[in-house]
Amino acid sequence: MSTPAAAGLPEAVRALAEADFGAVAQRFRDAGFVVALPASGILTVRAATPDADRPSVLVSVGVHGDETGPIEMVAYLVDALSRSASALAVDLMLCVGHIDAIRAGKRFIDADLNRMFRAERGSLAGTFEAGRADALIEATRAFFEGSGPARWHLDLHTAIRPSHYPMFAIVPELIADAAREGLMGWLGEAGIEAIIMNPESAGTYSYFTAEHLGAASSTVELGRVGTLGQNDLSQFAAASSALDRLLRGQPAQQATSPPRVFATAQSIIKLSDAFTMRVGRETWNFTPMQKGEVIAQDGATTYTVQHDEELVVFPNPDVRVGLRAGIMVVRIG
Ligand SMILES: O=C(O)CCC(=O)N[C@@H](CCC(=O)O)C(=O)O
Ligand SMILES: [Zn+2]
Repeated sequence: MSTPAAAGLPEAVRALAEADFGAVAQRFRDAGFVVALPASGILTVRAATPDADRPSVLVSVGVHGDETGPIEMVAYLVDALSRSASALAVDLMLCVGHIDAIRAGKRFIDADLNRMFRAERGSLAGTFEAGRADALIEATRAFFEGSGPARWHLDLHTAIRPSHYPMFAIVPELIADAAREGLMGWLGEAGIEAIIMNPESAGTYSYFTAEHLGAASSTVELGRVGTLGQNDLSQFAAASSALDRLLRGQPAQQATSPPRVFATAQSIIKLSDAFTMRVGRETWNFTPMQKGEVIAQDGATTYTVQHDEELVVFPNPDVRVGLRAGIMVVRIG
């Protein structure tokens, strides 16, 4: 049923935002694909004849309900692809992460879904989002297990605050070299300006698929949060054509300028309710800080800049205790 928020939206956007896959699913079915809806918000489209050489690609959007730009971008892309369905050259899983939060226009209802993709959930265990995370994990395992070795997961987000690099990505370090090279090439082609190498799980969806399901995964930040139906789609031109190219199995394009690469210097974890951050909530992502500057204080723990310069990303003192309140990065490439 259509929600008030969906009123007046173009049909393709309304359908994806409400995870109404009916028309798209039918077009792929008509073209001979095996189509399934393993859980609410999830569509899988597989070749009728299993083929270990065929890549498997998971595209997720709306894991945070107010990050609407990628929903619009993917809505148009998948709608168009389904109209020439036989061009699909991969096994595809399309996932609308948090339908309730999208409907509410909020990042989450109770707690951050993108911290629940791990066995140990602590205080997040009893939250509204925990059951949704379980459903996503089960469907994602089923999709990748038994598929060939070429596995991709692009988890499309947008950032809360402005960024010196509006298009950036977080890539788990543990992805095997060859797959990581392909992924980073794709990110460049998609117009990503900066890549952060992440050495540890914060419970995110993309780290989960990389660590447990062998996918070349990335959280991709495409601009900033916005209202569904009002995003400037021109900013997604490169990302959209790179994704379209990937799904159609067309040759990779060279990035016009390769992304800068950053290592994670330290993760800032909120240890208690005494946590305070010295950087303001509106601090832009990738704002530089100098050696010795205090980043945050938490009781007896003081987080300070360790390298000559570290850049702050995702500073957010409002997260729950136990969760990441920011990342400090250093440029390595
Ligand atoms: O802008 C922000 O503070 C958050 C934007 C966002 O949702 N980012 C992801 C990054 C996930 C990762 O580290 O791979 C998140 O915080 O969940
Ligand atoms: Zn997000």
